[in-house]
Amino acid sequence: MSDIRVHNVWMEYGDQIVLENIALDIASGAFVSVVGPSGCGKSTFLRMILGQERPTRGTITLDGAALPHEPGPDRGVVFQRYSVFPHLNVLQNVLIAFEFAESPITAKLFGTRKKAAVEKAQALVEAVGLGEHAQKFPSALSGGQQQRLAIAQALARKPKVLLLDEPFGALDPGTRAQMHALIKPLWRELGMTVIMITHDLKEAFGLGTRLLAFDKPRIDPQAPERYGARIIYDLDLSRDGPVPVLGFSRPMKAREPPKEDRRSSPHA
Ligand SMILES: Nc1ncnc2c1ncn2[C@@H]1O[C@H](COP(=O)(O)OP(=O)(O)OP(=O)(O)O)[C@@H](O)[C@H]1O
Repeated sequence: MSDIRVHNVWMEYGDQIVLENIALDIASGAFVSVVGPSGCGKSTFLRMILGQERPTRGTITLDGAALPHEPGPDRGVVFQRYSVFPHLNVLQNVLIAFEFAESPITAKLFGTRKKAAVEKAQALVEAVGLGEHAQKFPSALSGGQQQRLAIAQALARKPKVLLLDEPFGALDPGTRAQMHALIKPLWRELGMTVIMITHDLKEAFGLGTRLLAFDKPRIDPQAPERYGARIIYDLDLSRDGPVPVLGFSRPMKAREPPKEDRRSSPHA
C-alpha cells in the first residue's frame, strides 16, 4: 500500500509562489503522469514527495503517516541525468544499492548475506536487460543503458513509490520506446506507485493511469511571482486504457478550485 495524500500544499521560495494549494490523493499502485509548462513547479512537486523539499504550507502523508523530511528507501527516484556511480561497474552499481538497503551504515555485507545480495543484483540486472553488460562501467554504456541501470538501482530498494523526473527525456525515440516497454511491466509486477514527469504527451498518455497537468490559472503580468501553479487537469486514464493523444476520445475536464481556495493568495 502506498497512498499519497497531499493536503493543501503550498511551495514558496521567498516571494515567489511556485505551487499554490495543491490537494490530491494518489491511490496505491497508480501510474501518474505529470505534465505542464517549463518552470511551473513539476520537479518541485516531485522533490516534495521525495522529501528533498518541505512544503511551506500544508502536509503530505504516505500511507497515513507524515512524510519524513528526507529521502528514504520507500521512495526511489530516477532523474533525466544519469545518477549512477561512475567508478563501479553495472553489477556493482546495483549490488551497492542492495548493500545500502541491508546495511545502511557501512554498505558492506559478508558471507551468505553478500552471496544472496549478489544473486539479487544479478537478477535485477537481467530484468532491466543489462545481463550482457554486467561488467561494464557506466562510461561504456549508451544513454538508454545508463537509464536502465539507474532504474535498477532505484528498484533495488523495493520502493513503494518510484519518482521519475523526465527519465527518458534525453533518449532517442527508439530507445525511449524500449524504456516504455521496460517500465510498464516492472510497475505492474512490483505494484509500485509511479509518479513520472514528462514533456512528451504521448508518453504521458501511453504510460499513465492518471494524468495531472500543472499550470498557473492566474497570471499577474506586473508580478509574475504572485501566483503559483495548480493542477488544472486531472484525468483518469485507467478505465478506457490509453487515450489517443490527437483528438481526445473523452472531453478533458478542468479541475474546479476548491471552495475554500477561491480567494486571493496572501501576496495578492
Ligand atoms: N531551490 C530553489 N530556490 C529558488 N527557486 C527555485 C528553487 N527550485 C526551483 N525554483 C523555482 O521554482 C520554479 C519551478 O521550478 P521547477 O524546477 O519545479 O519547474 P519544472 O516545472 O520542473 O520545470 P522544467 O519542466 O523546466 O524542468 C522555477 O521558477 C524555479 O526557478
